[in-house]
Amino acid sequence: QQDSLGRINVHELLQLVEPNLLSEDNNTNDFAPWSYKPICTRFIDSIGSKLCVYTSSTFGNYRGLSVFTTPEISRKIAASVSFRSPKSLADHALNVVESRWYTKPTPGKGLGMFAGDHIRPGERVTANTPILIAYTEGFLPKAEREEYLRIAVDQLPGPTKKSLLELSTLYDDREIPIQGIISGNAFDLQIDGNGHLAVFPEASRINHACSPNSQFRVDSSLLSHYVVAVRSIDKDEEITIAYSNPLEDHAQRQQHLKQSFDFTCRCLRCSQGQEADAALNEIAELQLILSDWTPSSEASIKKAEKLVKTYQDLGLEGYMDPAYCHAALMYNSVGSIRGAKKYIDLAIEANKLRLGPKLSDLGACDNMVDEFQSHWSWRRRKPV
Ligand SMILES: C[S@@+](CC[C@H](N)C(=O)[O-])C[C@H]1O[C@@H](n2cnc3c(N)ncnc32)[C@H](O)[C@@H]1O
Repeated sequence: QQDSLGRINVHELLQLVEPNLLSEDNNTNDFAPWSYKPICTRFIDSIGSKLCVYTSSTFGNYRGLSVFTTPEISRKIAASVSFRSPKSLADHALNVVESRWYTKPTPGKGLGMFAGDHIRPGERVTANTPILIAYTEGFLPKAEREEYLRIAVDQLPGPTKKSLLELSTLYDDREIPIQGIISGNAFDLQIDGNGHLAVFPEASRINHACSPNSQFRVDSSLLSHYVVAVRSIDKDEEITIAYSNPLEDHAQRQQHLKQSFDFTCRCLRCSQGQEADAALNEIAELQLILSDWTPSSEASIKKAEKLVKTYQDLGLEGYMDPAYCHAALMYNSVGSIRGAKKYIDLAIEANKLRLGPKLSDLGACDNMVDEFQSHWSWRRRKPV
C-alpha cells in the first residue's frame, strides 16, 4: 500500500487514510502542550521523518494553532518562548483586537483591508500569531496532505476554523480546498531552517500593490507576523503590502504575481506599464555610480539625494535603507558628519522597519553610527 500511494485515486485514499493515521505515541496521553493526540503520516524518506498534526486550542489567547510538521520541529515550537510564556505575546501586543482597520469588497481584487482611522508611518496595522503552520513539502500526494490539513483545521477552535475557511482560495479544486486557501494566503515561515507556510487570517485580507503603503515581516522566534505602515495612510484608504519584490521591473512583477497568485496587477505603477521601469533603471544606474570608489567616480551628493528622491517618488518608502545607506556613505566620504548622521539614522530606522528590531544588515554602512571619522568611508572622496 505504501508504494502505491502516489498512484491510487482519491476515493481509495480516503478509505486508506483512516487506518494509516498513526498515533505518535500510543502509550501515553501526555502530549502537552498539545490539546490532541498527534496524528502522523508514515516515515517520509525524503524528509527523514514523519509529519504529524499538532493542535493547541489555547495558544495565542485561545485563538488556537494547528501545526503539520515533524515531531522534532513540533518540540522546538513547544519549547519556544511564545508557547512557554503567554505573557510574551501580551508583551508584544499580539492578537490584540483593534479597530485600526476593517475589510470590505474592492473592485476586481476581492475583499481588501482599509484603515479605520488615520495611520502614521511606523505604526502597526496588525500583529498576530498564526492559526495554521504547514511544513513545505512536495512529497505527500496532494489528497493525502489534504487529509492531514483537514484534521489540523477541524481541531482548531470554532471561530478560528471559521476565519480560516472563509479566506479566499487560489484554485477552485474541491478535492484540496485547504491547500487552495494556504496557497493563496500563507506567508513563508522558517522554523529551525525548514520552510513552512503560515496562515495569519487578519493579514490575509491585505491586497497587493507595487508601491505598498505597508510592510510585513515575520518573526519566527516569536511565531508572529507584523504589518506596519511605511507612509501615512488616510482613514478609509486601502492598506496594501507587496507580494512580489517592488524593485523588479514590470514584466518580472507581473509574471510572479500571475504564477504565484493568479492575478494581473493593475496598481498605479503597473498601469504605467514599462514606462515606470525607467525609474528603476535610474535607481540601478545611480547605485552603480555611488558604489564606484575609484578616483574617477562620478559619485556626488547630488546623485545620492537624487537616489533617495527616486525611491520616494516610486512609493518605495518601505525599501529605502539601501538608498539612505548610499547617502550616508556619500556624505561621510566628503567629511559631512551632519549629512552622514541624518542618513544613517534613517537607514537604521528603515532597516528595522523591514527586518525587525533584532536584525541589522546595513552592509557597507555597518558600524557607521557615532564612528563617522573612523569609518572606512570617512573622507574617501574629494569634496566637490
Ligand atoms: C491574500 S489574498 C488577499 C485578500 C483577498 N482579496 C480576499 O478577498 O480575501 C490574495 C488574493 O487577493 C487577490 N488580490 C490581491 N491583490 C490584488 C491586486 N492588486 N489585484 C488583483 N487581485 C488581487 C488575488 O486574488 C490574490 O490571490
